[in-house]
Amino acid sequence: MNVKKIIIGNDHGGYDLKKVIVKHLEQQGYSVEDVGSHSDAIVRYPYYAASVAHAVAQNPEDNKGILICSTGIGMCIIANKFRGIRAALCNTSYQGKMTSAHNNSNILCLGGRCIGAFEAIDILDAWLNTPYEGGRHDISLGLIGEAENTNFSDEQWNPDIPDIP
Ligand SMILES: O=C(CO)[C@H](O)[C@H](O)[C@H](O)COP(=O)(O)O
Repeated sequence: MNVKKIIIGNDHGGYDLKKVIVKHLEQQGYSVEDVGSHSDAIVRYPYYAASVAHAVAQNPEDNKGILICSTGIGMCIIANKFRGIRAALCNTSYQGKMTSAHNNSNILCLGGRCIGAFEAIDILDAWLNTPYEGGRHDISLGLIGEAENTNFSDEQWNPDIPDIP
C-alpha cells in the first residue's frame, strides 16, 4: 500500500457509513484521520469536504481522502474546487477501479443514503487496490491540470480538439 494516510470526512448523511469504512480501513492496516462529523446531528458538508481536500492537496504523494454525505455529490463538488484534487463519486466497484486506473483520483466520494455498506467496501477496496495506469491517461490529467490553472473570469479554456486517441 503506497498511501500513508487516509483522511475521511462526512456529514450527517454519511455518518453511519463512515463508521463502517473507518473500521474496515483500520482492519486493513491503514492509518486513518477522521475529521468528523462525529454524530448524526445535522451539519454542513462543505466544511468537511474542504478539510479533507485541503489535507490531501497539501500532501498528495502520501494522502488520500474519503468523503461521505447523503449522495456524495455535494462533497464531490466542493472537493474538486481544490487545486490538485481529483475527487470521484462512485456507486459501483467498476467505477472505483476505473477512477484509480484512469483518473488517478485522490478522493473517493460515497453516498451514505445511496449504497449499502458491503457495496461501499467493494468500491473502496477496488479504488485503493487498483494502480494508476499512466500512459495515455497522463495526457488527460495534464489537460485537467491546465484547466484548473486557467482563470475562467479572464479567459476561456476552449482548446481545439486534436485528432489523437
Ligand atoms: O448529500 C448531500 C449533499 O450532496 C448532503 O448529505 C446533504 O446534507 C443533503 O443535501 C441532505 O440534506 P438534509 O439536511 O439531510 O436534508
